[in-house]
Amino acid sequence: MKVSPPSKLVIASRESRLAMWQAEYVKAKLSALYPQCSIEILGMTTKGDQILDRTLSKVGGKGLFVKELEVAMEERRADLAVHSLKDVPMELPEGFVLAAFLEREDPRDAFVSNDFASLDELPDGAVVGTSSLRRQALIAARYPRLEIRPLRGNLDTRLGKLDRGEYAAIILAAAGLKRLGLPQRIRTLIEPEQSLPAPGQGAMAIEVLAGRDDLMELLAPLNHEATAHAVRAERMVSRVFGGSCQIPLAAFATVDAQGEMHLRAMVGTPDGRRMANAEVRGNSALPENVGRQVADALAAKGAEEILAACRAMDAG
Ligand SMILES: NCc1[nH]cc(CCC(=O)O)c1CC(=O)O
Repeated sequence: MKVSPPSKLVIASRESRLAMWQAEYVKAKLSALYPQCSIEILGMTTKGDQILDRTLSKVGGKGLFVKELEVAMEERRADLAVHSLKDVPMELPEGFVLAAFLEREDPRDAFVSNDFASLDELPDGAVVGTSSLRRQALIAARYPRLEIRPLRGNLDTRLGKLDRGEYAAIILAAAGLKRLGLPQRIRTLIEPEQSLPAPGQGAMAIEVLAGRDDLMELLAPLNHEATAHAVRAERMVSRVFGGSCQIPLAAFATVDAQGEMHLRAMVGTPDGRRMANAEVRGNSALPENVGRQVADALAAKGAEEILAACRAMDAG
């Protein structure tokens, strides 16, 4: 079956500069595929954008970045929503699906600073900004001499705080900086061996209402298969361990030309004192299986105990 594109499609997006860049990117791809179709972007503010004074994991987690966009789709004010996959909850609300995963940008974390070239060069007690529990745990484990402080807000807000001297350095996803034309802000790219990325980092996803088979078909050409397989495996690891952003968890998969997947994952305590790492190679066509295998390997290395320790810290 071949559906013909509608005369108009509306993309729901958050209004941050990165979100808008991503929505424009999808709009350009769709315009090239379907030149007769007029494509609009509906920008909106989400709770996640508004609440800047509290750590997200404490006020409701990732869903706060996507809810308003989903309501727009339910009310048929929008047809699709473009997200940074990293911000999409592991379990979507009933009635929504991810229709396509776009080819991943650089998945690495970036060290950003005006005065220092790398984490190694920071002096004792230097303040590093990040609100990601994963980055916090990884830095605390390797650099106990550094002080980590929370850093929220969109990319421009975070860079502004760095420039005003509130931090000696901050850690950001390389993908966002590259997309916004700010690659010169990256002082050092941190390799996965040092800072294993978050599930989905660097990838964009398109969400639609589950019944919209027409859109599934129209969006299929935007799906990048190797990315889709990698992120499905990564997200499975997170799902097994509760799917929230309240635990330091990393999962990063690559797929080689032969279709073999290499998935690495980590869970730890926020203070970085306890960590479990595991890696598995498997068939990229069965990403959820590879994800479960890594989760099993993490469990065998004491992941459950680590998670229990995290929960105890959270409660305290
Ligand atoms: N949590 C916020 C967020 N969601 C996606 C990105 C960057 C782009 C991406 O990973 O696709 C960022 C900023 C960051 O982590 O520095």
